[in-house]
Amino acid sequence: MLAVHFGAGNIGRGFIGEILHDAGYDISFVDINAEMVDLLNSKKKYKIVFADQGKNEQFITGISAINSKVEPDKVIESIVRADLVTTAVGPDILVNISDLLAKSLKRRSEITDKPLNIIACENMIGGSTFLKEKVYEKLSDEEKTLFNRLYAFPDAAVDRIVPSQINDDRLMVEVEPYYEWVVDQSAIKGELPAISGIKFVPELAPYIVRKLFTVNTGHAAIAYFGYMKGFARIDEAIKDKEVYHAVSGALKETGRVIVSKYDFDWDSHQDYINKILLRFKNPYIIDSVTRVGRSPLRKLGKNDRLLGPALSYYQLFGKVPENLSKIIAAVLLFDAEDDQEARALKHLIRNQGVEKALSETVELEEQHPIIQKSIEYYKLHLKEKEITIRDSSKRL
Ligand SMILES: NC(=O)c1ccc[n+]([C@@H]2O[C@H](COP(=O)([O-])OP(=O)(O)OC[C@H]3O[C@@H](n4cnc5c(N)ncnc54)[C@H](O)[C@@H]3O)[C@@H](O)[C@H]2O)c1
Ligand SMILES: O=P(O)(O)OC[C@@H](O)[C@@H](O)[C@H](O)[C@H](O)CO
Repeated sequence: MLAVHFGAGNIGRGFIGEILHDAGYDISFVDINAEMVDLLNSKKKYKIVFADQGKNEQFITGISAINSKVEPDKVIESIVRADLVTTAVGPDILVNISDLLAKSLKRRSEITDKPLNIIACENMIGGSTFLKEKVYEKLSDEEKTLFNRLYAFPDAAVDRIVPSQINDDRLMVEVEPYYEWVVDQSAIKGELPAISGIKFVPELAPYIVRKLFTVNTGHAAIAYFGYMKGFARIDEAIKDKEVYHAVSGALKETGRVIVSKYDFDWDSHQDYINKILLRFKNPYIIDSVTRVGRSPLRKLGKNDRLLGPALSYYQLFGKVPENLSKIIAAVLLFDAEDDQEARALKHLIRNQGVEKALSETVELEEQHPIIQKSIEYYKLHLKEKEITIRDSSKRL
């Protein structure tokens, strides 16, 4: 069996690769990183290390890689033969792979009638559906009908913390042992893939919303609050009382939304939160606040981990969520130099003023109570930051 996987990065190698390998698939990774592609092709295997006391290792074999910039025809040829296609490239990159995917699927339909599932494993609600929309923009009506018969884009939720890797062995990936990969079974075409690491469910929404609005909201809270307070690492930032308070407060707010909207009871959801807080504290995972806070404009999206639950909270309970607003305010102070979106956000705030910058980014009017509350906290954060800088310069 062959799986074609777009994105040989942290999650691609450190999670999807492991699960597909264990299910007996050969994996053809597609990436634009020439060094990664060459290394995968020359070594033909890579190592996963599980970040806990045992530091167990596993080798992933049966792999090859294609540079889609250099050899797009090879990607097409692989997708023609594939039994499964997956992606982990980042939500904003899905559009970039949609053209080659559309060409590959068109070519495949000329050769075989075998159905194919394409699963986007990205941190977003409706990732595969979004990829399908981008692919379908390239099709005639006739091709759309054909694709509807042959291909499916089941949505998915993926959960495993894989930090940025700084290893001498460039292929090795250190990952937390925990994982969860949930896929919408109702959308699968053909036989259900025999992959024991995937949990197939009749309805995905509760799972992706619970994951994004708990794991990723909590993570974002630590990253932005931690960055604001001068921490570099997630496990260190969460030890700070104020950061912990912001995270646990935010997860209470998102928890109220999740329990109200879906069939989870409060106690079992609290257990889920507690397990996640323990994962954030894992001392064997060295994860930076800048990786977790990366792409702040994406994270301020209306359906993403901060505004998504904040808007639902406001609609459901008629109140502004204080903790989520505090975190939204902290995002506005995230000015990591290497992050293109952080630079763009800073530029926007400088040119337009913070109210307008936030209201345009999140597509809500400036008078919206969530915007107003977040700006109030932004001003408070700014004051506290100034005090910290003044105090630390006194110490120097
Ligand atoms: N790292 C985690 O802890 C984690 C956990 C769950 C989900 N995710 C999600 O997985 C996705 C990937 O995250 P990551 O941490 O692995 O990022 P990453 O940057 O490590 O990996 C992304 C890979 O995609 C490649 N890429 C970029 N453009 C491409 C293109 N046009 N075609 C093919 N490949 C391309 C990059 O070269 C890189 O190797 C994101 O949506 C992220 O939210 C990450
Ligand atoms: O990948 P992002 O940028 O959407 O979010 C950063 C982290 O929160 C994320 O990668 C988590 O580590 C992951 O989602 C855990 O499952």
